[in-house]
Amino acid sequence: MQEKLLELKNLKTHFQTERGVVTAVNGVSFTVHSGETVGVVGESGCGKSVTAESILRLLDEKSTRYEGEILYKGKNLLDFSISKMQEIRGNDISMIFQDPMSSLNPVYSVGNQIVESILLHQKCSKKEAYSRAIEMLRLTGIPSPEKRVHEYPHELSGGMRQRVMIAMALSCQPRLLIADEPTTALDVTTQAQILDLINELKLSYNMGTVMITHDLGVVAEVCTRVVVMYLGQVIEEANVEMLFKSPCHPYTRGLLKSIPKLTGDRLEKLHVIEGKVPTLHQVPKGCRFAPRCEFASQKCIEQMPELIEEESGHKVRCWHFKEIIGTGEGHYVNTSS
Ligand SMILES: Nc1ncnc2c1ncn2[C@@H]1O[C@H](COP(=O)(O)OP(=O)(O)OP(=O)(O)O)[C@@H](O)[C@H]1O
Repeated sequence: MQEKLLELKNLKTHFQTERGVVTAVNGVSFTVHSGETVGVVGESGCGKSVTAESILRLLDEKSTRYEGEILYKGKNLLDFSISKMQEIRGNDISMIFQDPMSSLNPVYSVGNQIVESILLHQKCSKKEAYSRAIEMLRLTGIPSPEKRVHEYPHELSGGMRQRVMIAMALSCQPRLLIADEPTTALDVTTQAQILDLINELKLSYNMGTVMITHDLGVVAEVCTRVVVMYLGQVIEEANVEMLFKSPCHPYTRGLLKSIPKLTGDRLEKLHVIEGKVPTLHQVPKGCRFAPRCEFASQKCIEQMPELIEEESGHKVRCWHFKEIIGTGEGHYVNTSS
């Protein structure tokens, strides 16, 4: 049985803004075990990054208020002091971001930055940290790491920089990795290599991973479970096979239909979910997706549906999902091939 590493329980993240308080994450719950990759998906503005940043409490403490629980190995991170949180970051839980340039310091060599991160979290000599930095660069597939360790971020390609970020994030062997769109800025070949790398490292360290992405291709590639978010809420959660084969929520079905599909030698016209995610100042009263949903009824407009467990491990937040599944459009992508 794999260890339960992270458990979000009814997490809410509120921001104080000039126009009042907004709630970017609204009652999110999910669990990550060791050795598991949980994908968090949704369009831009659904609250994926705020969820990720809330886990590590990276948001400005003055204008942010959290509710609920963020349990890491059973302890609520929201009760931790700032210095205790600093110990957790990088040591137990690491994060990688979409743009490595924003996290790497341009004036230090990549080796120096990895060494600093190791020395910050582990008791070892500078020499040992340096050897470990080279070993991590080698592990992440950087050729001639003994030479590259002296280079500066601008001397490396985008893919190499992302590998350096991963090397840095994993240098202290965290139990949990949070990856926020780690491959979005990369070309498809490099993207595939980085995803393979994250998969391999997850297996060798038995690490739990939260993969934030808007790309369902990435989900199919690396995730075991998927949490679909819409306007700050979880609207569906399932294991990856279930989600791709029998999506229940109209939003998830829309996202899956918008994956390009090749039928014979013809590329099918892409499905588009009409409208866009509203701002946090215009949250609908009932189901948040209702204004964009082709199946919405008066009940959807007036009452918010709860997230219910439709079958073991498959949760959905929709008043009409049973009728919608009954339309026979259940099977989207064959994940078994
Ligand atoms: N500091 C903040 N103050 C107020 N609102 C914020 C703040 N940070 C994020 N938001 C709002 O929270 C909502 C969720 O943002 P978030 O960045 O989590 O979305 P996302 O799903 O990760 O999208 P993307 O893929 O574009 O990053 C958005 O409406 C955003 O404008």
